[in-house]
Amino acid sequence: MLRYNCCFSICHDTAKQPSFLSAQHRISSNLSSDGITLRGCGGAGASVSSSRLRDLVFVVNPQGANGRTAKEWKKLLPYLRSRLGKDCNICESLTSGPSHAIEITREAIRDGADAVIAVGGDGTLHEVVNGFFWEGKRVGNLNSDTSHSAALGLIPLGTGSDFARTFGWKNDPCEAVERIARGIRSRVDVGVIDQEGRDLHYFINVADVHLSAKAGFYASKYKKFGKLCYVIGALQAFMGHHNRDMRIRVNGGEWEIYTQVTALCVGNAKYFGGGMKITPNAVPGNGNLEVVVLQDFKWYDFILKLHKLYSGTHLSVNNVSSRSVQSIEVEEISDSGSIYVQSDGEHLGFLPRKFRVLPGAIDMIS
Ligand SMILES: Nc1ncnc2c1ncn2[C@@H]1O[C@H](COP(=O)(O)OP(=O)(O)OP(=O)(O)O)[C@@H](O)[C@H]1O
Repeated sequence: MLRYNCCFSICHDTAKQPSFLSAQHRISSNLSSDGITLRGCGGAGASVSSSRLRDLVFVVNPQGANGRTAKEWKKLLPYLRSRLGKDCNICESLTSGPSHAIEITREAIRDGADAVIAVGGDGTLHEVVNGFFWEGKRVGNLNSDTSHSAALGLIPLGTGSDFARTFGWKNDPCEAVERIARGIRSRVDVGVIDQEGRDLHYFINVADVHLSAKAGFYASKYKKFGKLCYVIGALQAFMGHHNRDMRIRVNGGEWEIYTQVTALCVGNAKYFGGGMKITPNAVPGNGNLEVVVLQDFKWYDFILKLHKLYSGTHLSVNNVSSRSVQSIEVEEISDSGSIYVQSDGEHLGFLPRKFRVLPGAIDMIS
């Protein structure tokens, strides 16, 4: 039973009719000719061989950016319809609350969507990415062979929209529609969080441990203040903060002690916290994660070095180290139980044992 409202144009291929054709209303009414054509959406030079219109599912978080996402989406729809409707079936699905985007995405991929496009911020993107997986495996199209794989897309309309910054994408929805129209796919890596006894958890941007994660946790409570939420979150996080001794193990090697860790950040992409270039060497498609560890930072260090964190030049600062890894295991030595952890801004509530990379796990419309 689908738990989302989907607006979808009629699919030409009745044998593969997606179940979200039980749509309540429709954005695009274009019908496929069933002819073989070479096109990306919009026909702008993509080399996709297809006998049908592409099925695009837009997963929209109406509460993103304190409600701005819903307003921007409403304004964008006529343009989106005119730009993409000729070549694509367009399905709109609004999320009803946290984690709903995961379910929508899984359902859409199983039903044969060619692309699932997150419309909102990094939290929405994070949920859509998690929807690409189920029980440790990529979700597949139930009606098709394994060669058909859904792509991930993004219309960045969040408060921070940090993932988009790595690609130089702005919070400009029209620019994003053009990207989708071009339909060019590139493989991106995905980070995996492994914890015994729990489901695998995926991240596409940055996962981080301790002070930065605590700041992110508090920032999420002040999104109504826009980007100022990160400043408020950071100030609140400093209260009662203590650096902690940790043990880490990279790529299954020897355990190493890292004393007085302030924050440990595992980047698949470069930015978090509303534009802080925390893992400046991370490249989402290079098969590695960048781990940056800040040790023994005091509150005044952040004030003095903040500009370096934003510009990504902090790696030369004392007590900051960076390494490129395929996997990293982390343990707190004293086990204070007070460590915050977030994954693309989602608060995890436990310190996972292991972070690792899944190289080229998803095709991204870029
Ligand atoms: N209908 C909804 N009502 C309330 N919360 C929602 C709803 N749909 C999704 N969410 C939650 O809202 C969270 C934040 O959304 P999103 O990331 O899109 O916006 P943002 O926080 O403003 O942007 P950013 O993460 O880039 O700073 C998501 O993690 C998701 O769990």
